[in-house]
Formats: sequence, C-alpha cells, structure tokens
Amino acid sequence: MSIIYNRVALIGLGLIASSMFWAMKRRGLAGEVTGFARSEATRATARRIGLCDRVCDSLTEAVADADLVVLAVPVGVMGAVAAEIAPALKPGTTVTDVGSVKRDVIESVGPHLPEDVHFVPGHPLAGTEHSGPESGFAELFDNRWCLLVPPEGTDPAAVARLRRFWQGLGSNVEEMEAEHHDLVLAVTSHAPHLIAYTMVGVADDLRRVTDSEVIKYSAAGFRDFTRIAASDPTMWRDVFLTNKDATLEILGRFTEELFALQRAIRTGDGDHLHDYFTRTRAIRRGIIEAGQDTDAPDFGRAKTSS
Ligand SMILES: NC(=O)C1=CN([C@@H]2O[C@H](COP(=O)(O)OP(=O)(O)OC[C@H]3O[C@@H](n4cnc5c(N)ncnc54)[C@H](O)[C@@H]3O)[C@@H](O)[C@H]2O)C=CC1
Ligand SMILES: O=C(O)C(=O)Cc1ccc(O)cc1
Repeated sequence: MSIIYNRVALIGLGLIASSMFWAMKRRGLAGEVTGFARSEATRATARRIGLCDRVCDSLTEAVADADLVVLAVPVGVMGAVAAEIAPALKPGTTVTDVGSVKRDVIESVGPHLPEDVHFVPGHPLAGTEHSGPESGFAELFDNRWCLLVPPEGTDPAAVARLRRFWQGLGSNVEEMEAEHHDLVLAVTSHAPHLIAYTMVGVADDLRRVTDSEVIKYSAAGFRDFTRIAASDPTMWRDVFLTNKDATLEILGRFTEELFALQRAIRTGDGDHLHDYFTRTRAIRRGIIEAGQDTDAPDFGRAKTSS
C-alpha cells in the first residue's frame, strides 16, 4: 500500500493512537508520524519504545505541517485540544478523532476549527480493556468496522481519503449520522459496559464472597464482566457524561425489562422466563449465522471487506 497522508499527527498516545501508529507502519500509509501526549512520562515511554517517528513536547509542534491530525484523547477533552491546535493547523488539513461518542465531539470540536480545515469524525469499533502507549498493536483494526461521521457539507474527497486510510489500517468503513451512531453504540457498547461495571461492583459489595470465592469460582460470564470493568475509568466516565441521552434511554428500557424478569422470578412465571430466553437465544444464533461468533476472540469483527 502507498502513502495516503504525508504527515500524520497523533494526539494522545494511548491504545488507539499507538495501534494506529503500528498499523500505519505495517502498511506504509504515512510519511512521517508525529505524536504528542500530555504527560512527560507518556512521551518518554513513547520515545523509548519507538512509538512515532518524532515525539513532540507541544501540541502545536506536533500538528504543524500535518496533513492528518488524529485526536485520540478521552472524549471529554477533545474540545479543549481542538481549541489549542486550531491556530497551528495547515490549510487543507484533515482533522479526525477516534472518540466513542460522536454528537458531543462534533459539537465541542467543530466550532474551534478554521474554515479551511476538513473535519471528519470517526470511531474504530475496536479496542481492549488496556490503555496507554504500550498497549497498542498493529492488528487491532483488522476486519473491524470503522464508522465515519462527517457533518453535512464535509468535502467528499476528504472523507474518501480518510476512508482509504482506515481501510489501509485494516478496517471496513461505513458512514453514519451522529445521533444514530450514539444510539447504536449506547446499545452495543456503552450500556453493556455500565452493566459490567455494576455487576463487578455488586460482587465487590458482597465482601463475604469476594475475598476469595468470586475469583476462585468465577464462571465465564463474570470473568467477561471483570475484563470489561477493568477498562480505563477516565475514558468511560467521559463516554457516559457525553452520551448521556442515548445511554439513559437504553438504561431506562433495560431497567423495565429487568423489573419484568424480576417479577417473573418472584411469581414463578416460568413461561415468561422461557419465552424471553428463547428470544435472546435466537438473536445470538442470528449473530453466529451472520458470521460473528461471539465465542471467537474476534467477536465483533466485520464479516465483509469493502
Ligand atoms: N479503548 C478502547 O477500547 C477504545 C477507545 N476509543 C476512544 O479512543 C480515544 C482514546 O482512547 P484510548 O486510546 O483507549 O485511551 P488511552 O487512555 O489509552 O490514551 C489516551 C491518551 O490521551 C492522553 N491525554 C489525556 N488527556 C489529554 C489531553 N488533555 N491532552 C493531550 N493528551 C491527553 C493520555 O495521556 C493518553 O496518552 C477515546 O476517546 C476513546 O473513547 C475508541 C475505540 C475503542
Ligand atoms: O474491549 C471491549 O470489549 C470493547 O468493547 C472495546 C471498545 C471500547 C470502546 C469503543 O468505543 C469501541 C470498542
């Protein structure tokens, strides 16, 4: 594959940015990659492990001359970072982000960017519970979806170029409208994370079982919850605070269903439980038939390549 952007700037050197760097190098998608992270310690680690061609000590130095700027910081600070880099952006540059929430990021970043810059928000549907500059790996985006959420009126050529870039990183790309993105992600990612955090918190509250038995006897379901509940607290705090409406909508529905199941258990309504579990089993089987086996470590990978 050939170079798609001559100079790429990665802002925030964590799981996603470091994975992007290694994936860019694997396929030769960028000429020079600069990087910036807020903390001196992260910049030192990045230099030590060879993450980025040049690690910069200021945001403005990192973005100067960049053809693509990637905001890979927690969603709650995207706006502040955009305000700081705006005066240093080269005309014609594309600014993108990888945030898990889209409407809030568009509203907080968009107004800071100059007219002569293309803003193409994005979201790779790929990650792990790990964070930081040493957690990334080149294969993270392979056969995963990456959703692009260009605001109305965005230059189609800038969108097409970013699409090719994400395809080069290994992803299958689709475009989506921001509100829809936030609702879909609230169902598929944000609410499930909150439920996992809650379940692990509940187990922790029951001190008498947590001391040893929760660990010793933990079955696959609870282990999956603990993996998810080990995700970065700052990132997830920001996701819930910025995708508030969609998450609350889904949690409202979740609570109603949970109450109905709770009542069925209390009243001994086995038919209700059986019907419900039959319906959910069919959903799971549909996912497997669609080629997305949840038992496989690559659950959630996109089936088709485009
Ligand atoms: N972790 C995951 O599984 C996924 C995360 N995302 C999104 O990607 C973004 C980055 O997430 P990760 O790479 O996982 O996070 P991370 O925690 O691994 O890295 C974030 C980086 O941003 C830096 N940072 C924080 N505040 C900053 C600031 N004000 N200025 C400059 N740098 C700052 C941190 O020091 C760190 O280097 C988030 O918006 C998240 O919602 C998207 C898909 C998956
Ligand atoms: O590790 C997991 O199970 C994930 O769900 C990863 C993930 C986290 C956040 C995103 O916005 C996208 C993917």
